Amino acid sequence: MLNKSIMDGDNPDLTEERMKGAFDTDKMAAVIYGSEKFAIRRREITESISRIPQLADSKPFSFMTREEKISESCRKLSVLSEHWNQLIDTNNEEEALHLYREVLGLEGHAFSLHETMFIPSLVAQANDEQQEKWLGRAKRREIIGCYAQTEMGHGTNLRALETTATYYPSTQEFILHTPTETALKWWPGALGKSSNYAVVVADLVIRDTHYGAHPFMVQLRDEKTHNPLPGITVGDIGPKMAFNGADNGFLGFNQYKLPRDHMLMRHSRVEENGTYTKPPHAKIGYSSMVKVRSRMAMDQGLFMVSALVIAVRYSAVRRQGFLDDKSREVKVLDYQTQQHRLFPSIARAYAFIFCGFETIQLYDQLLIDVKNGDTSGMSDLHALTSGLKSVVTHQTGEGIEQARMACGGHGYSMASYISEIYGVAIGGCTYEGENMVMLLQLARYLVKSVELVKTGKSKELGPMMNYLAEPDTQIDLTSGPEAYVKVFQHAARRQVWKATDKFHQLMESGQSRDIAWNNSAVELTRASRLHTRLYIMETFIRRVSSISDVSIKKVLIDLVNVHVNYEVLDIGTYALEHVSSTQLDSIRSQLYSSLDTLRPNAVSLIDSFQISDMQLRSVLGRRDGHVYTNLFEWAKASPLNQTHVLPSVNQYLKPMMDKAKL
Ligand SMILES: CCCCC/C=C\C/C=C\C/C=C\C/C=C\C/C=C\CCCCC(=O)SCCNC(=O)CCNC(=O)[C@H](O)C(C)(C)COP(=O)(O)OP(=O)(O)OC[C@H]1O[C@@H](n2cnc3c(N)ncnc32)[C@H](O)[C@@H]1OP(=O)(O)O
Ligand SMILES: Cc1cc2nc3c(=O)[nH]c(=O)nc-3n(C[C@H](O)[C@H](O)[C@H](O)COP(=O)(O)OP(=O)(O)OC[C@H]3O[C@@H](n4cnc5c(N)ncnc54)[C@H](O)[C@@H]3O)c2cc1C
Repeated sequence: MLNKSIMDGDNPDLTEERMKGAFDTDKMAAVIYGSEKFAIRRREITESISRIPQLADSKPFSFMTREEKISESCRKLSVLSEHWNQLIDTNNEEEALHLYREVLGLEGHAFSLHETMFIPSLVAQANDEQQEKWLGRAKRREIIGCYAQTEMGHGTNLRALETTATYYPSTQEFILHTPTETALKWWPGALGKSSNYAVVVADLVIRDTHYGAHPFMVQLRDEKTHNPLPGITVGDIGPKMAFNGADNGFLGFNQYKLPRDHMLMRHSRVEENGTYTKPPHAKIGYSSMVKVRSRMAMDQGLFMVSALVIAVRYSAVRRQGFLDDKSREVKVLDYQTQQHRLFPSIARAYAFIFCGFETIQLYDQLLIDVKNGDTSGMSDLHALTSGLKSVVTHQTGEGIEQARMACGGHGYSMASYISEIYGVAIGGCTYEGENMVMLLQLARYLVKSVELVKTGKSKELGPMMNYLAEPDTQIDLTSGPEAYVKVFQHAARRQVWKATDKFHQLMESGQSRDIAWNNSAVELTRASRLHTRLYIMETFIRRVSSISDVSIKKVLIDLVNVHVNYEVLDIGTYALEHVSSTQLDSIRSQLYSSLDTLRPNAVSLIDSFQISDMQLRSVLGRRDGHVYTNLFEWAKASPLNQTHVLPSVNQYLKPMMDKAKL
């Protein structure tokens, strides 16, 4: 069986789609998840979870209040604590993330930041003695931690953080203090009610000198009572657009004393007498952010996939309207507009995940290099992940919203669950650096690269920047996907140079560097987007080229074709400077035929992600495809339907109507 999702009793329309698939979905899962071993482990973990009934949702998330969501996730975490070792290799981050996604979903929980930022901060920033003291406890989950950096008044501009950590050699202590309301830490996930420790980022002050943002390990709550310690004000910031299973919080310090060895001292140090040793790279303290950014292409790709699993399966069972055959309505997936809405996003999701694998590996390597004293790779990875997180989160948001609309009215219902996926995913445009700001970080690197070329130092260009020094050449669009890469290279190069020239000219005209930068900023962000999209396209093609299995490679080439045609058309205004409008018309025709070619494999391509019904939490997107029965059952379970007459009818509507009758 090529599509391993085929089951007796499933909706025949979905079974028909799965029969059409031309490749083995288990083999595709191995490509998606980086190895056959991990793809198998994912399935095993999912299977093991299903054998522990206490790990099942006690009711649909959509019917839970915020308090119920928080309580439910804590309940499951306590059940999980009995089963960690039996379910996963606890040293394997990907296995742990899969387990969290399955059991806890995407709406957040008490450990949301513990694994993703608290432990990574200790790993990257704590010295050996500090790791000895805290890392084991954190890994065993004896303590719960979060990452408290953003303040009410400042998230982006870390140099303006107001929370101070002032060192006093006389007592060998820091005093943490929140001098104003705007200095309150505001937003950190799992801070409000769950965490008893935090890595707090504060401005280090020694003898009136401000050394800027540094990380500190801070105990927030009593380990026995969980009450906030004296000098600490902590709480939940209230409901959000989504992610309401998490207690994003606020935190204030009132002259809170912290022993000297609680500053994380792997890279910078404060000696007993107050002597400060600066880190080997000024931004080394920002590593936890780079770690999360390096994960985001993968995580956002998976968010988009979840929405696409729902929309593609639904589109294969939803019948509406007619094409040739007037005796039976067609599956809406057969409409070209539906394919155009969904298939380019499938391609992007695959591309994002392949990019994610690369950046996760780059971060892991960087961590090793930095431990060995080599910080030379930091700027490259910072630039790459700044651009990537921005493009990927934005396009994921677009893709999920299109998936919702592709499900018509039912997409708008919480039964689809797409609105929650959207709400959580779209947060990525803001967290880990607001997208515009991060595009501008990449732009700094691009401008510097052009300056290297201009001054005859092209040999010093960083990885992936060589194309900036190359001349424009003729593009032969019949030569395959590489020709489309060339179009992107031309467009990105032109835009990067144009934005840099504008910036330089404004400075030459007398504007200060910062004002000239601001007046070039829109052009600079466009340059960053094009550069990043070029990287995504190149990575996608490179990864597909490396595949040896013929049937897998064939369908992925079909997907690459959808991608390259769609992407070039999507940057039409830039591409037009390098290809003619007649060539664009021919790309358009190729896009439509590539959608046709992909159509029979659409369901298998999204089934290959092997996202379980439990993880998907969508009534509309369930594997069995019995959409209408499932939808009706779900609606009947709504709390509003547990009684025929609501108290509010008796209290308000009925008296109102009765009065009107008099
Ligand atoms: C994503 C997590 C997924 C987890 C998955 C877990 C489970 C899966 C299950 C389900 C999923 C469920 C839910 C997921 C949903 C919710 C999310 C959960 C967690 C979210 C976590 C969010 C946490 C946060 O947001 S933490 C706070 C983040 N804050 C920021 O990012 C602040 C942004 N600001 C900055 O980074 C900096 O201020 C700055 C903009 C970079 C500027 O810094 P500054 O010091 O002012 O420097 P300047 O601009 O002057 O540049 C000088 C120089 O330095 C270079 N530089 C800057 N940064 C770096 C760096 N990091 N490395 C190297 N070099 C750097 C810069 O380029 C300049 O160089 P040059 O002078 O031009 O050469
Ligand atoms: C779901 C979620 C989870 C979060 N989790 C955490 C967490 O665990 N820990 C934590 O510490 N923080 C967390 N945050 C906070 C988050 O990191 C910040 O909100 C984020 O970095 C953006 O900063 P800001 O809110 O200050 O935005 P602002 O910087 O105020 O952005 C407002 C606008 O100003 C623009 N802008 C700002 N500066 C510039 C500039 N220099 N150039 C051009 N435009 C600019 C932005 O582009 C944006 O349009 C979380 C946020 C969210 C939404």
